[in-house]
Amino acid sequence: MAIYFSEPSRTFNEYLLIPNLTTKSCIPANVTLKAPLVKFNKGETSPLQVNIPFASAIMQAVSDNRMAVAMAQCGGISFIYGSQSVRDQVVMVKKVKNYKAGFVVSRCNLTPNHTLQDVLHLKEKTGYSTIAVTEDGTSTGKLLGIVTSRDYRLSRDDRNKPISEFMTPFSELICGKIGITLSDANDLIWDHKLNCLPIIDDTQHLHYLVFRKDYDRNKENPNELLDGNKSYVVGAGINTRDYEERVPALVQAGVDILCIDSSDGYSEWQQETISYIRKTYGKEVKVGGGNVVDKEGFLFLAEAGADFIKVGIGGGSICITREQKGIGRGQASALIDVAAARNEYFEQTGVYIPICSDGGIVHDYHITLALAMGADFIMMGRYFARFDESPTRKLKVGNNYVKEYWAEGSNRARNWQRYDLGGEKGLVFEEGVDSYVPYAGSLRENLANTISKIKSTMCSCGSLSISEFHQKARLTLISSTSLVEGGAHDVIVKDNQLSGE
Ligand SMILES: NC(=O)C1=CN([C@@H]2O[C@H](COP(=O)(O)OP(=O)(O)OC[C@H]3O[C@@H](n4cnc5c(N)ncnc54)[C@H](O)[C@@H]3O)[C@@H](O)[C@H]2O)C=CC1
Ligand SMILES: O=c1[nH]c(=O)c2[nH+]cn([C@@H]3O[C@H](COP(=O)(O)O)[C@@H](O)[C@H]3O)c2[nH]1
Ligand SMILES: [K+]
Repeated sequence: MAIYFSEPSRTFNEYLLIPNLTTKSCIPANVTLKAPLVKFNKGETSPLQVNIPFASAIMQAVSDNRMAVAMAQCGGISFIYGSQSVRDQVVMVKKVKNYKAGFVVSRCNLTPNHTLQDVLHLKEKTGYSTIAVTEDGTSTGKLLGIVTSRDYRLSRDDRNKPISEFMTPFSELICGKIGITLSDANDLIWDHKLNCLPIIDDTQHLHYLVFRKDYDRNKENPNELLDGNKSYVVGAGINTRDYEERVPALVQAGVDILCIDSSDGYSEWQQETISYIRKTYGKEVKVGGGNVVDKEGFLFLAEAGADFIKVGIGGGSICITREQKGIGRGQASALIDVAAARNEYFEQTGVYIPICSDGGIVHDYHITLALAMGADFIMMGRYFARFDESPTRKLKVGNNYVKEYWAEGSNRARNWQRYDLGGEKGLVFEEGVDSYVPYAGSLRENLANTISKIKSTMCSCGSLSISEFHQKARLTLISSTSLVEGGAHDVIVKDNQLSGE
């Protein structure tokens, strides 16, 4: 006979936190949101951690290299979508790993034989006014000089004048040597009142330019998530089919962590995928599995060797899996169950496996609830899709700006296979929708707002860290009538300021 769960499937909306004692030292400035990404032994710390417990979803409409850089700058992590060819995904991972905060590869380059006219053309085309003059006109050629707007006078100078006659020649340039730290580069910039510092090697070849303004931006990212080489940390989604090809290519590109991307992680496909990674790379390559929604699924992936386990089936904003396939579980119930299994597993084995709550976050406080319920970090799609940094188009619909957001199980996302892998012609059925989300501005500003709410609630609950919050949080189920009490009620609200996030 079928087995019935005694409890109904519950969602975040059905829970609230009960405050604990807030001591005087329990202030938002003292709260840390650092969280483990991969498993670790009792008494040790996780070898890979995030500074804020946020991951952007493994989706075409959310996580490309641009989002990944922005996320790492804020202290979180992106998993670059796997629903693209191995080659394209590798290019994205490399772009993140090669992104040197503050060090930029010169975008405008000419040779000394080009003319003032060429300078003006390039400036017009790119919008940049600093031009590197190299022997071969490439961004890595031998550096012979620099041209900026201060080097010519349009009212007087002949447009056919060669650059060699008006550039600041190499002999008069202040340069940094490759390997210099950003802060030393900045000292040179200040000491010599420069706007731009070229970074060269022993053979005078150009590697980077450091601009005064970029250094300031770098200082704005105190939380940024860097690896041992000071490159941004980045993850990537993989699947249970082409892993023998995809995983080595991603590892070669320098990816920091992988995640098997599937609606259903309780499968021999995932076991085989993880086992391939362990056989090939031992513990060195980190891989998460999922998604699961109960203890059995968790234990299966824990035994298979997953470094973290992702929780959630059908709760995403664009998901129609529950309607299409009839599988899934309320996200809160799934998380509570898996967190209990994780804790039990930790007690029995001394191995702590982080869990990630994936999908279904509607309000900022849902993130806080997910953390309270035992999640180590939170994966979101809709939340991030709304920002400037997401890869999709921004459009005006009626009077509002929106951004496109489509599900990975939609025809739109799955189409890539038709062209790149020669896969099946079409989908039997779709498991997600193509949609718009309201445009919300920049990632940085929105995250700051969300984080301040989370920290404030954690203080109300007497917790200075996520692990303390896991121990101390007290939650209550709410009735449908108290749900009404929770919003503005029995008043006429003047505008809609109270109804949004
Ligand atoms: N979190 C969620 O609730 C959901 C997420 N999604 C997203 O949609 C995308 C597609 O998800 P899925 O359809 O679950 O993809 P999937 O590739 O994991 O599974 C699709 C089907 O292929 C089978 N399969 C997997 N590996 C195989 C192999 N090596 N050989 C033969 N058959 C194999 C699976 O059993 C399943 O029937 C993912 O990005 C996923 O995250 C889709 C639905 C729900
Ligand atoms: O049922 C589904 N059909 C789909 O086609 C689909 N695509 C993505 N996802 C999952 O949704 C998560 C993002 O959810 P949110 O937008 O709510 O943050 C993601 O992180 C995924 O887990 C899907 N679920
Ligand atoms: K299954």
